[in-house]
Amino acid sequence: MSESFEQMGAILQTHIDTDHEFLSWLGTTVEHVDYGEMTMAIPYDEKLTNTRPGRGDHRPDIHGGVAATLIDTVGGLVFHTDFDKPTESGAATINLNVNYLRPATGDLEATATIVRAGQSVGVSEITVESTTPDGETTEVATGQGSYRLFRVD
Ligand SMILES: CC(C)(COP(=O)(O)OP(=O)(O)OC[C@H]1O[C@@H](n2cnc3c(N)ncnc32)[C@H](O)[C@@H]1OP(=O)(O)O)[C@@H](O)C(=O)NCCC(=O)NCCSC(=O)Cc1ccccc1
Repeated sequence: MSESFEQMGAILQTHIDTDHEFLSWLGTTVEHVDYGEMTMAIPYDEKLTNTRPGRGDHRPDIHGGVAATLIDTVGGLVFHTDFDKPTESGAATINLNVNYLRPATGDLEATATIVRAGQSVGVSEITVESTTPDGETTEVATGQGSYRLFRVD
């Protein structure tokens, strides 16, 4: 990871922690930034899970909206790696698609890659993995988003 992308990750993390009530409440972290790719994570928390009476001592799975939020967020923020002026430019979600592959019963980590970054519209693909406390990592969701890009050049 180059120094400027490392710095971008630190700036995004500060923005989340200090300015963004929802993402900071979810415990969202920026894990990795490089040109055209970004990884973000949300830790497992009971407050985010589906409670299903009669499931015995099964660890409850995380509500799908949390993975969708992570997909939406990292899928949009990844375009900052393509902006000439990343702090002044922005992205807004136009359309989002999520396929849930398996229940997520551990921490979520999503990696977005840019499929196409045009002048005003971008498309990204996102993969979400979940790691349980005993260290098992599985792919739990995939997504694709399209975003209106507000470039300041
Ligand atoms: C903007 C557009 C997609 C239409 O596009 P065009 O027909 O090309 O529109 P036009 O060029 O005429 O633009 C004018 C309008 O654009 C707006 N705007 C301007 N600058 C910015 C900016 N920097 N950021 C955002 N919006 C900006 C402003 O309202 C302005 O209206 P005004 O000039 O005040 O009258 C519209 O359908 C829309 O806003 N949809 C709702 C989208 C939505 O709410 N998605 C969910 C939220 S994203 C999320 O939660 C996840 C996430 C996290 C992190 C990162 C990424 C994602």
